[in-house]
Formats: sequence, structure tokens, C-alpha cells
Amino acid sequence: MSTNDLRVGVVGAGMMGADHIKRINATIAGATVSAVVEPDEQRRAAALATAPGAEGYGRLEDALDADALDAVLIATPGKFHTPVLLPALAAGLPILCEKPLTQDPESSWEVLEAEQATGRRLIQVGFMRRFDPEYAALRELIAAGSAGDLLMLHCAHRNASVPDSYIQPMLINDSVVHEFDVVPWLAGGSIVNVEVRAGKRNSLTPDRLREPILVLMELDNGVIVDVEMNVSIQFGYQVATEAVFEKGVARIGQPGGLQLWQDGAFRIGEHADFTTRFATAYDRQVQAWVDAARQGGIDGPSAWDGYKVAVACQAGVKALESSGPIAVELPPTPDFYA
Ligand SMILES: NC(=O)c1ccc[n+]([C@@H]2O[C@H](COP(=O)([O-])OP(=O)(O)OC[C@H]3O[C@@H](n4cnc5c(N)ncnc54)[C@H](O)[C@@H]3O)[C@@H](O)[C@H]2O)c1
Ligand SMILES: O[C@H]1[C@H](O)[C@@H](O)[C@H](O)[C@@H](O)[C@H]1O
Repeated sequence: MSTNDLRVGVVGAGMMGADHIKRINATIAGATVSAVVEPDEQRRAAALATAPGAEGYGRLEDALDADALDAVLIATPGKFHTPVLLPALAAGLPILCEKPLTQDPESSWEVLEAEQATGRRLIQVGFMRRFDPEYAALRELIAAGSAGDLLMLHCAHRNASVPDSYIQPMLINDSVVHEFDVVPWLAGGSIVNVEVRAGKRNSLTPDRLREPILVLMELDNGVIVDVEMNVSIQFGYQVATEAVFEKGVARIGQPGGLQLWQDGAFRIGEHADFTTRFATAYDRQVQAWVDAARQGGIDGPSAWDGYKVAVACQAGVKALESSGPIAVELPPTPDFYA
């Protein structure tokens, strides 16, 4: 650790938090994990074993009292983001908050108000797809217009399987949440409505879920988008987009692993889960945040972006339970985020 390093407190040392702790100490320049905040003693001890020099705490407030950190990375489950965001904001610290910002628009609005009260934009939301090189290339192509105007996006979001804790609304709040952020960022418009269609159920889907689903979005610039959301596809993890332009078609997220010709067949390796598919995106996201946090700011999706996604998710969950499109209605952008 260099004395100039940003001292990062990681809150929540489950799957994602443990991954970020390793990333910060092994890959990221200018930062060290100085505090691990995790109520579960076993998980805290396991994380501390990978973070030499870090201190362990059960609550963020205790780490703040000990002046143990300069910035906070939040990796608690979404329903426990607000109780961590509010004290971190009150302490005036830069924050990287894993998606979603919070579970609903009301609590996200409360967080926006708390951030505005600090007078600074301190929250970056972990919509890491914006840092994926392929998404960035597609966004540049769309903005350049060299293939003509963008007309449609076909998105596929496929998980091999999901844990027992994954319930029906999470198809939207935990998974399509990524498309609700990245699609407007790619296509340069706002979501005006969301519709969900559920067709034939996968017999391999856990009993508590009804999927795959098709999520349709209309943007205010006329672009329409479909997302196949699928969490029982078995073969691996695949997040792909096909963009249809006036004069061409572009694809991202195609399998890019080992190519193997054997036994009269041709195979290409595919990802098993998001940790490898988005490894570069997570690294770039955390490095951008550390660089900005060292200057006291953020460099990525803002709390306002998180709020807009919370409104889209609320419409998406309603659409899961009804038929036809549900409007996505946003209040005017507060001056602070304009
Ligand atoms: N960007 C991505 O691709 C991606 C992938 C997976 C998860 N996530 C997000 O990361 C976050 C964590 O997900 P996960 O799968 O690692 O969850 P997890 O359940 O594996 O781990 C969460 C940890 O937080 C701890 N925790 C709960 N409340 C706490 C509190 N108040 N203070 C400190 N620790 C607390 C729990 O004990 C647990 O160890 C979620 O917001 C999730 O949506 C993002
Ligand atoms: O929490 C995870 C994560 O956000 C992944 O990026 C997404 O593909 C999964 O569907 C979701 O369950």
C-alpha cells in the first residue's frame, strides 16, 4: 500500500464484494482495501484473509468512527443499499454502489435528496456494462451514424441458472435492470414504456419462476428494443445485442473463447457467468471510480441514472403482472443532475 492510496472500505463481502476486494488489491492502481464491513463473521474473516492490512467491522458506522476509509464500495444486496448509502453520504465520502441504486423510486429519491444535501455528486452506480469495450464500440457506432440511424435493438440476457434466493420480480430488478441503464445510454433516448410477454415456460425453470420473458421497450426517439430475459438456459452465460441500422446490422457479445475443431464438430468457448464475461468492464469501472474518487468525484453512471432505472424497474415489475405497455414517467431532472 502506498501512503497516497485511496483507502477503500468494502461493505458486504459476499460474492461480488469478495471479487471487488481481490480486484482492488490485485489489479487497481491507486487504491487499497482498508476496511471490510461484513456482519457475517465467517465471510468477514475469509475476505480479510485476501486483504492484508485491512481491518474488519460489522457496521459501516464503526469503520467511519475509526476513520478507517476514504471511499466506500457498496456490495450489500439491493435492499440493504439505502442504510449504507445514507451514512456514507453523511460522511461526505465517494461511493461506488453496486446496482441497483435502491429497490424502488421512493427510496432512490430519498438518496438523491441526501446526495444533493452534500453539495457534491458522490455516488457512482455499478452499471458496469458502460465500461465494457464492446458496448462502448457499439455506442460510438450509433453516435457516428455511419451505418445510418439506429432503428431497433435485439438484446439477449441469458443466465445458466440462478440461486434459490432469486424470485420473479428479480427478472426485472436484478437482471433487466442492466438493460434499463445501458439501452438509453447506447441509443441516446429515454424509455417511455415497458411491456412484458411470457410465452412457453422452460420446463427446467425453477417452480417459483415463470420465464423466459420478452421485455419490450419503446424509447422517446422511436427506437424499439426487445430483451430476451432467460435465467435457466443451462449452457452458460450470454449477454448479446444486435443493433439494426438503416444501412447495416452490428452485433456485440458473440462467443469469443477457444475455437476447437474435433470429432467432426466445431466449438467455441462461452462464458459460464458474469464474472468472466464482464471482467474487463468491472476492472475499468473500478479503476475509473478510484481515479475520480481520488479527486473527490465520480466517473460513471450517477445517482440520477440510478433513479431513472428504479422508475423503469417499477414499470417493468407492473408489466410482469399485467398485459400491455406500462408508461415510464419521470419527474423533471433536478438542476443538480442536469
Ligand atoms: N454488476 C453485476 O454484474 C453484479 C453481479 C452480481 C451482483 N451484483 C450486485 O452486487 C450486490 C451484492 O450481490 P452479491 O451477489 O454479492 O450478494 P451476496 O448475498 O453474495 O453478498 C452480500 C453480502 O452483504 C452482507 N450484508 C448485508 N447487509 C449488510 C450491511 N448492512 N452491511 C454490511 N454487509 C451487509 C451479507 O452478509 C452478504 O455477505 C447486489 O447489489 C447485486 O445486485 C452485481
Ligand atoms: O445479479 C446478477 C448480475 O447483475 C448479472 O450481471 C446479471 O446478468 C444477472 O442476471 C443478475 O442476476
